[in-house]
Amino acid sequence: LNLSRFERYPLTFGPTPIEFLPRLTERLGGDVQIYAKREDCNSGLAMGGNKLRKLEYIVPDAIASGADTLVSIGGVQSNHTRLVAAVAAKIGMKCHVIQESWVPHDDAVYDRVGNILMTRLMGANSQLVDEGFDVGIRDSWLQALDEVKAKGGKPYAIPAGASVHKFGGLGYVGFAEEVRAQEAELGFKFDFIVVCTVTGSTHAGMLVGFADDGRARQVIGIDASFTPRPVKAQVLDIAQKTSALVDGPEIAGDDVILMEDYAYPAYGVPSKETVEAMRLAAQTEAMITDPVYEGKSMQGMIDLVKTGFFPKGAKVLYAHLGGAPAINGYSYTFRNG
Ligand SMILES: Cc1ncc(COP(=O)(O)O)c(CNC2(C(=O)O)CC2)c1O
Repeated sequence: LNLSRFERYPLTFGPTPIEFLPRLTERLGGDVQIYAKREDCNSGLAMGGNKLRKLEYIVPDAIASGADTLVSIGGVQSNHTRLVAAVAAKIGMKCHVIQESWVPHDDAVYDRVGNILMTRLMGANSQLVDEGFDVGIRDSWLQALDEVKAKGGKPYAIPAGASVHKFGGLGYVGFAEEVRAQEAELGFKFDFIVVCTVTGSTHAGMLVGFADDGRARQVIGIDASFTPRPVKAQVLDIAQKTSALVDGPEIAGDDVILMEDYAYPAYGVPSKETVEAMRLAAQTEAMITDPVYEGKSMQGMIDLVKTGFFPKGAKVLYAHLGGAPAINGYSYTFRNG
């Protein structure tokens, strides 16, 4: 895949570690070997996460455009807007982020802790807008672009999750190439990769990257949006466009494997099973997941082991994409541990 034709601005420490999870593996019966790739530990920028791997391919374009302000959007506890604010601080740009009321969740401190606290601490203009969840292009974001211009600034537009951006899928093509290199050292290949899917370019990039050695359908997306239909279409669209950029293989609709049964009761609202999955990962491996994203992909992976989706002896790579800061907005959920 011709990824090297695209400039990458280093925002991460380099290849993220892959670790075997022996106690979680054992607790799930020991037949399926569970490993994790720690994208949540990928950088010193504001506690890291998957968006930085995407932004490494977007920052060169932002700099080349002569912009002075990064403009993006997310929910109140968005990890993405925290990392856009981090990148702006790191490269010396201003930042204006819209934080919409995507999550029907009330907690006394929800709009003051975790991600939004760090976003504010890093000097971003974080604007709360009372609009509901949708992975599509939002008016509030378009208005923010105009507002920056009206004040004489030069905005650079980064859509939600940096997903529908022309270079939004490249980072996770690189992830697949990195995994292949690590598999060569490990002496085996993973049978499945489990990833949380919301705006879709993490899954889409992996899809293109793993399609290169025939493993497109081994990428198992766990929907956390609770709007799987538009998300599945968005993953396919991003994957097809990204594959064209890197002279990759054809990507068909059937290549998008998206499990739709774990996002309930709503985007950003954990179910009893989500909370149980978070506790299991925390208590067997001290691996912290969150109620919005990784808690649901962990819940999905656990269920897929229990229901026999993964054959005996399978090696499963869990992509931990970050998200822990948001747990501070769910303190009431965990008041009893
Ligand atoms: C920790 C974590 N894990 C998985 C995902 C899903 O990634 P995609 O959006 O690329 O599908 C996010 C995204 N978060 C969004 C955000 O605003 O934080 C883009 C939705 C994430 O933050």
